Formats: sequence, structure tokens, C-alpha cells
Amino acid sequence: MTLLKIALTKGRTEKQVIPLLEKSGVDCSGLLNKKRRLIVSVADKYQFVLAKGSDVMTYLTNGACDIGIVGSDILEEQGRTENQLLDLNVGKCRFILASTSSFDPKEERRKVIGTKYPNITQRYFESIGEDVEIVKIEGSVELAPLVGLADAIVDLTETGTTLKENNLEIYAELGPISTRLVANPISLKQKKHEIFELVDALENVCGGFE
Ligand SMILES: Nc1ncnc2c1ncn2[C@@H]1O[C@H](COP(=O)(O)OP(=O)(O)OP(=O)(O)O)[C@@H](O)[C@H]1O
Ligand SMILES: O=P(O)(O)OC[C@H]1O[C@H](OP(=O)(O)OP(=O)(O)O)[C@H](O)[C@@H]1O
Repeated sequence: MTLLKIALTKGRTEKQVIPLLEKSGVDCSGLLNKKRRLIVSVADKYQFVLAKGSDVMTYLTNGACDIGIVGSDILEEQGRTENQLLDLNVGKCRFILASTSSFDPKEERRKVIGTKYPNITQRYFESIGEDVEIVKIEGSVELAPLVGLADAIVDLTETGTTLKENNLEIYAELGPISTRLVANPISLKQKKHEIFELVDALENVCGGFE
């Protein structure tokens, strides 16, 4: 049987995708009991490679995996939005510009923006004709305007709890995000049947692109 190698973003994405796989008929007990294992075979058909989100597309472009499951935030940041087969409609959140209540977006000086997403931030400010300085931060981005590291941040929000609990306000909406299934184009030719069997099964439970 042909094995489908799937680079799955570990952590939050993995937790949201496992129930979808189960609903589509894939027995995920191996994944649920994986402990610290990073490669898990499931149903003799799939080999899940548990990767960091920002590395998922590297496994695809280098031919190490056939399929990737990753947030559209990462695809947009990396400029790798092609070859998406399915919107899994989980991991839903939004890109926002946020800061403290004293932030004035109209103030005419070169602002400092803290973010994990420098390319998206650059594109957004270019689109509104503003030149900003971008400071790359790897996590807990909400800290930046609170400690004076940045005037504002571009980050993700889902429930709004993190912003609220840190007294931050939304100044602009930059677009929606969700988890996507992406194919390696070479695998799509070589393993077309296996890939579409999985895509069709998942599409029935997640709806696909709207
Ligand atoms: N608050 C959120 N609500 C819903 N989806 C989110 C949220 N935060 C992130 N995501 C989505 O889930 C993906 C993985 O997020 P996660 O927080 O696990 O990654 P991470 O910040 O890189 O974590 P780590 O550094 O611990 O690996 C993101 O790329 C994004 O698509
Ligand atoms: O609107 P909410 O539901 O509160 O979610 C938003 C938070 O979730 C993500 O952080 P994550 O938990 O991934 O931690 P991180 O700061 O280490 O990236 C994101 O960067 C926000 O901080």
C-alpha cells in the first residue's frame, strides 16, 4: 500500500485536526498516544510527521512529505499560498493591529511594530502607504506595546481574551486565518488517488473552501 506522508503542525493545529480525521473515518489512536514520538503511522496508510508550523512547507518543497497541514497565517507570511486543496475550517482566528488605548494610528512619525509576521506587517503598512520599523518577536507578542518595545503589534486573535486581559485594543483588521491542507505538486501527480481519498473524506466533515 502507498504510504501518504503528512507534515502536521504539532500542538494547537494537531489537536484541532485529530477530531476531523477521526470523524472522516481515520483511527487516530496512534496519534493520540504518540507521547514524544515525532513520526506516527496510522491505519497502514498515513505517516504523520509532527512538525513546527513554520517548517511544514519545507518538508513539502524538499519532497520529504506529500501533504502539509498548516495555518494560512504561515502560508501567507512565507508567500507559499499555492497548492492548497482544502480549508479545514479549524484554527480560525484573525490578523489584527493592536495596541494600548493611548496609541494614535494617525500620528505622523515612523512607528515601531512588533510581530511574529514581518512580511504580512510590511505588506499591510505598504498597502496603506505607511513606512514602519518592524521588530520580529517569537511569542507573547502582546508584551511589546506594554513594555515600550513597540508602538503597536500585528498578531492573531481568536476569542479576544489575551488582548482584553492585557488592556489592548484592536485598531485594524488584517484578514481571517484558518488551517489549510496543502499538497506537494509532485506527490499530487504520483499519489493522486491516495491524496484525493483523504481530501474527499475530510471535505465531507469540514466543508472545504466556502
Ligand atoms: N488563538 C488562536 N486561535 C486559533 N488559532 C490559532 C490561535 N493562535 C494560533 N492559531 C493557529 O494555529 C497555528 C499554530 O499555533 P500555535 O500557537 O500552536 O503555534 P506557535 O505559536 O508556533 O506555537 P509554538 O511556538 O508553541 O510551536 C497558527 O499558525 C495559527 O494558524
Ligand atoms: O484571542 P485569544 O483567543 O486570546 O488568542 C490569541 C492568542 O493566541 C496566540 O498565542 P499563543 O497561544 O499561540 O501563544 P504565543 O503568544 O506564544 O504565540 C496569539 O498569538 C495570541 O496571543
